[in-house]
Formats: sequence, structure tokens, C-alpha cells
Amino acid sequence: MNLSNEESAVSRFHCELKLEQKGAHARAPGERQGTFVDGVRWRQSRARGRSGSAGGQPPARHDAEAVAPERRQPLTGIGPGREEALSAHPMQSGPGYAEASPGHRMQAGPLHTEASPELTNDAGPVAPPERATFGDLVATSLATRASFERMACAAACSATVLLEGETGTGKSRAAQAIHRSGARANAPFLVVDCGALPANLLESELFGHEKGAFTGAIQRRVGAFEEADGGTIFLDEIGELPAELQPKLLRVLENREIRRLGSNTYQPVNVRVIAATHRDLRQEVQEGRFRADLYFRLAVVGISIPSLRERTEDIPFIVERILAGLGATPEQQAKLTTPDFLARLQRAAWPGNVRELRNHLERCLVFQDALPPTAPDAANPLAPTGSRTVDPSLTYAEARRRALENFERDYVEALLKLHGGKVSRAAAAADMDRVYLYRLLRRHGLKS
Ligand SMILES: Nc1ncnc2c1ncn2[C@@H]1O[C@H](COP(=O)(O)OP(=O)(O)OP(=O)(O)O)[C@@H](O)[C@H]1O
Repeated sequence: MNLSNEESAVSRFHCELKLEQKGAHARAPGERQGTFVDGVRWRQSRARGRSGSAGGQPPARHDAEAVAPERRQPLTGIGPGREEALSAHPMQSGPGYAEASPGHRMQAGPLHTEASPELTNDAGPVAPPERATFGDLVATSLATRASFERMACAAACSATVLLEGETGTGKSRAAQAIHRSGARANAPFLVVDCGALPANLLESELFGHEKGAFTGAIQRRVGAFEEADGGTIFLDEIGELPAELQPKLLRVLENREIRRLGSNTYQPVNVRVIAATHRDLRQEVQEGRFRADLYFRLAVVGISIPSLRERTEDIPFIVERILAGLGATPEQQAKLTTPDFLARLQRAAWPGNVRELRNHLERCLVFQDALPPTAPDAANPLAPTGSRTVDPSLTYAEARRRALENFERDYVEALLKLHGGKVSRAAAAADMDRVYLYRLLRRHGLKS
């Protein structure tokens, strides 16, 4: 695929190309910034074969024939002025990249597919859905299998990975699986939640500090990058990385060296970086909240983890895994995997994705019952999810503690839902400290 853009003044994302069966579909992403071709605002165009067309004004010439039909990945073109030009490197194939050369696709070892036990219906045997696994992840849907393929590619190299997906889709688990399936498996895997700490503490957490670097720095501290030497650092919630730390992380990714707070010297580090976010980082770049150059450094291998509602076929497999992980007895397993119950689970919305499904199954085990998935009032996400009754057989103190606990859980769950899983926004709206909200979410199993 050839992309050309001679305009040196363009920045951010101005053209998104999607390769479809019938040809290439190009469109201008977002509404805020205009994309202009020869002074005319351009929104979208379709190109077949070698031609590009937008009323005779193609935004770029795209040679669709050069890409195999199965390589239908969205491609975002950017201007070469401020950011890197699109590269034909095989691993630059994340969100915003197309795999330029099908021949370069890497197939790594740890991806497995196997047929699940044979199913039958009245008409005789039916083809069982194929089960694919990557590490301890299991799936059958095409969307998840595609993400497993990319994880396998990522595991086979040390390139930086960006995992994108809604909250609770399993990004942390995917990061661990990539680490464990690669050459660094026996080296450390360190997790840093970029949204859980204020900027100055986060900087010290990542890069460490020298004694006396700031008030309270009573001794030298080694940061996560140094601690993870030889292994992997998992930067969770990278979209929350404060603006002042973005250039510092960029420098680490570019030069593979860090500088402790209070030190004058840089030291080399050998760390593989996997980052994750529930945000649309490209949108964050568009809006100027996330540096474009950092985005491209992170998204060398971009992997999108689909929401649970986009892959309901996976639910029976995931339920089986979760129940085994929760130590369910064979009787409990049988009760919670009946076709009827699984169908109900597949019909539920699961805005909290696999995490919410897991919490629900845990409740089923506690109450020894195949509880129907709760369907909170969509029109009013703050509506209580169940009626609360008081138990007068408890002491006042215990009853009060439980009531507060229930209120806290319902409140933060509904709050997060109301703000689309965005913790910072939820905290600001509720006038709460973001770090405290994180703590509450963790305490109630709403965030790991
Ligand atoms: N495929 C899976 N099989 C079993 N359990 C899973 C799977 N995927 C996720 N989970 C469970 O769901 C929960 C959420 O997973 P995880 O923390 O990896 O999600 P996440 O996308 O990183 O969430 P967040 O964006 O909120 O950090 C965890 O308890 C995890 O063990």
C-alpha cells in the first residue's frame, strides 16, 4: 500500500482507510477538525482497484490491490510533518495501521485451536464450535480469535503493545498471557496503574528517585522500569498518564533509558512495554490530550479486545473457565452451564464485560443458585439494582456496616456506568478524589 501526503503542515488523524471486499473506504475521522483536499472539505470516498475518488479529489492514492483481501484492517494516514510516516514494518499493525505486507505476518507458537466436544441436534451431529486458546484465555468468536492471533505475534517479539478495550474485557489478562508466552516469561512482569497516582508519585513509581529528590524522599528508590529489567512492564490505564509525564515515557520508549527523579544521569533499561486503555486513544490524540508521537510509539502492535456483547459466542467457554477458577464443584458447574442459563447470560448486556460476568457467577456460587443476570434500569443507571431489606437479627452496628457497604457498591457501580467506565470523569462528577474512587472500585471488585 502506498500513501502519499505532500502537505507538511498536517497533524493528528485526517484520513482513515478501511479495506473492504469491494475496495478501500476512506473517511475523515471526527467532526471537529476538518480534512481539506485542495481547499474543499472532504468527508469520505470509496476507491476500487487502483483508483481513489472523491469527486476527482482523492485524499491519497491507495493501491488496494497490493493488500490481500483478508488484511482488512483500518488504516489511519497521518501527515509526515510532525509524526512518523506510515511504515511497512509488519508489526505496525495496530489500530490505525494496516499490515503492509501479508507475507510478513508472524505466526507465533502459543496460539492453539481445538474442537470442543461434539454436539448433536435432532438432525444429527452439528459441527462443534472451534475453541481457540491463548495462554489461559479461551474463545471461539472470530473477533477474539483475531485478537489472539495478534497476541501470538506480539508474544514472539519484544515490540511495544497497546491493548485497547472497554473496562473489564480482559486487557490485564491479555498482557499477562503475552508476557508468559514470550521469551521474557521467566523475568518480572510489573504492573503500574497510570490512573491511580498523582503525577509526582507516578513518576517516582515508574522511574524511581534519589535520596533527597523531594521532601519525604528519605532513601533512594528503584522504579518499576528498573525493577522490571529483562522482563515486561504493564502500563495499565495509559490514557490517564498525566501530560507532564508523556514526554518522559516517550523518551524511555525511544531511547530505552530512564532517569531517576533527582538524578542527572540516564541509565539503560531492557524492558518490554505493554500498555492498556479503555479510552479511544486516537480520539484523545485528536482532542489534544494525548501526544500523537507517544501514541505511535505505544501502538507498534495494537490489539483491540472486543466487548463481551460483541462476542457472546465466547460466553459458554469463558463461564467454564471462570467457574473452574472459582473452584466450582462439578454439580455447581452443571447447574451454571445449562443451555437455558447460558442463553440468558448471552442475552445480558454486561457493560462491565467479563469482570461483571465473573462477579455474577461468583454471586451465583455464594447463593447456590443460577441467578438471572440483573438488568439495571437503562433509562436511569442510578436506579438501585435490587431491593435492600434490613435484618433485625443483626446488631445495629453490623446492620449499619452492611447497609453502608451495599450503598457504596451500588453507588460507585452506577456512577461508573453513568460515565461510561471513565474513572476520572466519574470522580470529577461525584466530587471525589480519583485515587479514592479507584480504591472503592477495587474494594468492591469493580476494578482489578
Ligand atoms: N477470558 C477470560 N476468562 C476468564 N476470566 C477473565 C477473562 N477475561 C477477563 N477475565 C476476568 O475478568 C476480570 C477483568 O479482567 P481484566 O482486569 O483483565 O480486565 P481489564 O480489561 O484489564 O479491566 P480494566 O480496564 O478495568 O482494567 C478479571 O477478574 C479477570 O480475571
